[in-house]
Amino acid sequence: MACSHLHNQPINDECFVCGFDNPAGLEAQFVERDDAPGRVVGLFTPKPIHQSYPGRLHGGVAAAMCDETIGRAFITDHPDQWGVTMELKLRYRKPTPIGESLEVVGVITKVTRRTFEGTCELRRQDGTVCVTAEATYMILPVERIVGECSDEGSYVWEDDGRPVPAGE
Ligand SMILES: CCCCCCCCCCCCCC(=O)SCCNC(=O)CCNC(=O)[C@H](O)C(C)(C)COP(=O)(O)OP(=O)(O)OC[C@H]1O[C@@H](n2cnc3c(N)ncnc32)[C@H](O)[C@@H]1OP(=O)(O)O
Repeated sequence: MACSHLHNQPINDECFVCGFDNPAGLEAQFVERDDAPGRVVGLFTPKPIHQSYPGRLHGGVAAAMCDETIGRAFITDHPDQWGVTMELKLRYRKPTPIGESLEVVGVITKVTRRTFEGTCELRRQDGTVCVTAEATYMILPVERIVGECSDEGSYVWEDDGRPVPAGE
């Protein structure tokens, strides 16, 4: 039987989707396999604070999860280049419940010199596809992505890829 390895991806502690220091966040985890570049699986369980109508995941929150999952599918094969979202299109096919463990499977469909595109499916445990999405990203150096929006000064990089303000 062929062996493969699972890898957890880097996180930003305060990120709404992946951070564990964001009290309102999704605390999603992302797993890639070394035999499946360009593909990532995001796992999360929406909390009551993430709902819109009672018991139903807010569509904007689902969009954030889909956006990040596709963006992370790219870094499986390009660890030093990240993307910023240029365009995100979603179809809300079925209601997405709160309190159930859900998965989002993202794949990269096209890479050019400056951009990449991908798709994802947000699925329930029984396989129901609740949301599908497609998105386009601009490839940018990590330093530019962090530097453009930070007034905290320069960042340094932890071994696991997390940006932390220089001097901490
Ligand atoms: C450690 C932490 C863990 C993290 C792990 C990794 C996670 C990864 C997952 C993360 C996932 C979450 C990710 C997030 O949440 S990223 C957050 C959401 N996205 C953004 O903040 C991106 C904001 N936009 C920009 O920064 C710039 O627009 C970019 C960089 C994209 C281009 O700026 P740049 O300075 O390079 O180019 P330009 O401004 O001279 O324009 C050039 C041409 O392009 C056209 N144009 C520009 N924009 C768009 C557009 N949007 N759609 C269509 N066209 C567009 C423009 O009209 C012009 O065309 P023309 O007039 O020449 O014909």
